[in-house]
Amino acid sequence: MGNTHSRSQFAQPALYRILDANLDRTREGIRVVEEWCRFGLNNAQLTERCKYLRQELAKWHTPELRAARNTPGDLGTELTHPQEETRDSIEQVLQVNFCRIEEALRVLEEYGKVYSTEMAAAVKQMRYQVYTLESSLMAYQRHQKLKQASLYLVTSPSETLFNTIEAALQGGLAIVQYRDKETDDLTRLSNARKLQQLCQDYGALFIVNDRIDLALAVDADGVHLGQQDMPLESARQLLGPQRLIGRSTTNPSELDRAIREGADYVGVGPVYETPTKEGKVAAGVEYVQYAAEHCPMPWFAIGGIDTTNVQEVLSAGAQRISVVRAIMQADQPTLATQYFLAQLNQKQTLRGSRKVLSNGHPVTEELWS
Ligand SMILES: Cc1ncc(COP(=O)(O)OP(=O)(O)O)c(N)n1
Ligand SMILES: Cc1ncsc1CCOP(=O)(O)O
Ligand SMILES: [Mg+2]
Repeated sequence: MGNTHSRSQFAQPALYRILDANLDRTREGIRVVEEWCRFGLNNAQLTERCKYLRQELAKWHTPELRAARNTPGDLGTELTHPQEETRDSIEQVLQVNFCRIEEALRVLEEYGKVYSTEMAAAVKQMRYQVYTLESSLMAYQRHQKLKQASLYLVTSPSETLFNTIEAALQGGLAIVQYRDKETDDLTRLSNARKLQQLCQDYGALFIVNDRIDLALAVDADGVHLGQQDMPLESARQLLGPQRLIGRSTTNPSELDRAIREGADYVGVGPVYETPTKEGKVAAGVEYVQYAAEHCPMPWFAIGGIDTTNVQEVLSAGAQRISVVRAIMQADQPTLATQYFLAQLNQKQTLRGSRKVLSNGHPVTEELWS
């Protein structure tokens, strides 16, 4: 390397071994992430970004460094931690590997300063590129899950909160929103943490109602904001681009604004009057029809929806619904969830053959994707 410095005979082999081991570690970690981007997400852009990073790194992995390898004499190959032997989910595999890549890049940067300042500078840039890749990947995963979700449960305070949510998750629920206007912040924080973990275990999205601080504190997937809550622009600044922001809308002009402001999804309703939002005027199925014709991103019909009227909401054009009481107060939340999902899936299957709207325009959400 160009600007190598004089080193003691003792230090040089160790330095080369550290660099060799961490170049390997980084490339292996990137490969793990790359395989998911390629085979799991089928995403050419993310796959290319991983491949580019691996190739950039390979340029620094010179024969000189490889020659220093001494695997039989490396104590580290024997050391494993029980936590390394199991992973709960793909998300965890990705998280662990991003950590590994970022750590190894930091080691390369620090020891690289002794070996080659160009190398240290290059791996520093790569570390920032990996942070960006991690954010993009997380954002992509969240948007994919959102697009695939058709049933969204908004919680209400309940003695059996966790059992009810877990039962609904077992029924196939894909999004949970923690909504609690009654308790203190300590309880909210503790509930939100438990729900976040539960959702992660089941691969579901976890959203916090109203509170950006709480969403950030528990590493939620996003936040849901009403018309009286934080403006979207400020929320985006606080949450960053990788988390989801949902907005409530009750009429076409609120919907148009939410689209312009870049909400990731919207609530459409209340479709019917509901005791869950006492005194709120119903927007009616006409507004559901309007959303079906005009909303380019995922939207959830909400408000007073239950097993008796869900068909009417679907007939008005909804492909996704959100409920509180119909699951929170169900005797069997798993069955209630499965019932709604079956109705929604049946609708999706029927819709498969109809690629244009009644006005002749293509289905808007397909244009969005
Ligand atoms: C999915 C979804 N849609 C609408 C709402 C209502 O939000 P908001 O208008 O802020 O009212 P509160 O829920 O805060 O009382 C929602 N929470 N979720
Ligand atoms: C939070 C919210 N926003 C619009 S309607 C509603 C409550 C829906 O509750 P339910 O499903 O019990 O009618
Ligand atoms: Mg609100």
